[in-house]
Amino acid sequence: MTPDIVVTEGLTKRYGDFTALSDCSMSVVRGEVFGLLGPNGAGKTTLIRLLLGHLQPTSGQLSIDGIDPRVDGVELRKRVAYLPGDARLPRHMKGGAVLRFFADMHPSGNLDRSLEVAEILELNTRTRVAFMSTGMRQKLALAVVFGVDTPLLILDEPTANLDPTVRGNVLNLVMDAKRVGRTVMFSSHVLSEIEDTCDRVAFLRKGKLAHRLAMKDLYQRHRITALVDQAHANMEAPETIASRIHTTIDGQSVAIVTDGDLAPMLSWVDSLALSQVRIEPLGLRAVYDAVHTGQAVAL
Ligand SMILES: Nc1ncnc2c1ncn2[C@@H]1O[C@H](COP(=O)(O)OP(=O)(O)OP(=O)(O)O)[C@@H](O)[C@H]1O
Repeated sequence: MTPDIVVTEGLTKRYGDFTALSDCSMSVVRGEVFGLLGPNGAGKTTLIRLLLGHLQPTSGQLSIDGIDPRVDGVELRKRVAYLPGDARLPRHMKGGAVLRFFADMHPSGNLDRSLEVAEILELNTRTRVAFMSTGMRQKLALAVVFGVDTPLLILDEPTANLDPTVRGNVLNLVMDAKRVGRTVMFSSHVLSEIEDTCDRVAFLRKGKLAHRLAMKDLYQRHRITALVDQAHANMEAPETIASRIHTTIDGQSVAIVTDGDLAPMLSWVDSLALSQVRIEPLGLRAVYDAVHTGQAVAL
């Protein structure tokens, strides 16, 4: 078994003159939770649909658990459970019947598990799909997907249309899947969800893989903001930490972005004549905004 469950190499999708995904090379490691971020139209769904064989790439290579989706779609279905962004479910059926239908259809389907997930998500499975709200239909689709025992779960905006409590329950299901060794790849516009669950994140921008990030590295980054008390204060950092510090001064305000262990940096910060010092984790938001606006990510 290879360590990577998803591998793409130069994956490209064009629609006429328009390139929806350009030269995308990435991998998802077995057992991790992998986040896909990017503004509307960045190419996230295009990438996901290419991985599932729903779209044919214009060029490039891809493999899912060693399978090329273009070659063996049947085998691929055994390995991947997929939640589309716009799940279409049979409107005339009741929730419970939908769960039974999909559990019977999939080789790794498990009705009991689907019903359990429906209960966790507080879904009334006696309601007919046609009479369900958008959020209820999303819960039903999630109960279908989490009821299937595949090594890989690909979820396109799994928490869209859900209230905060249920969103939390969905994220718990993602972490449960990880705990039993499954791999989860999901797209979301909610940065806190990605921060809370993902091991690694890829940022797409205008069809290009703009940035990759391991969350454990992000946790090592902090932003220190303060006011400089002395005019023309010497803000030069000692050589031992200078390469892991990025300082910007705007009038009296100073912003220091740090990378790595904070402890040795604090004694330097303490030696500066600063007031109103605030230290906070850099957070995904800062990285997202930098990538979104096409800036280099500090450090
Ligand atoms: N069949 C198609 N023909 C032409 N262009 C398309 C087609 N499907 C998607 N696109 C374009 O490809 C780009 C990427 O779309 P995609 O759905 O992958 O974005 P996304 O990152 O998932 O966006 P969102 O966050 O809004 O769901 C968009 O500009 C979209 O208009």
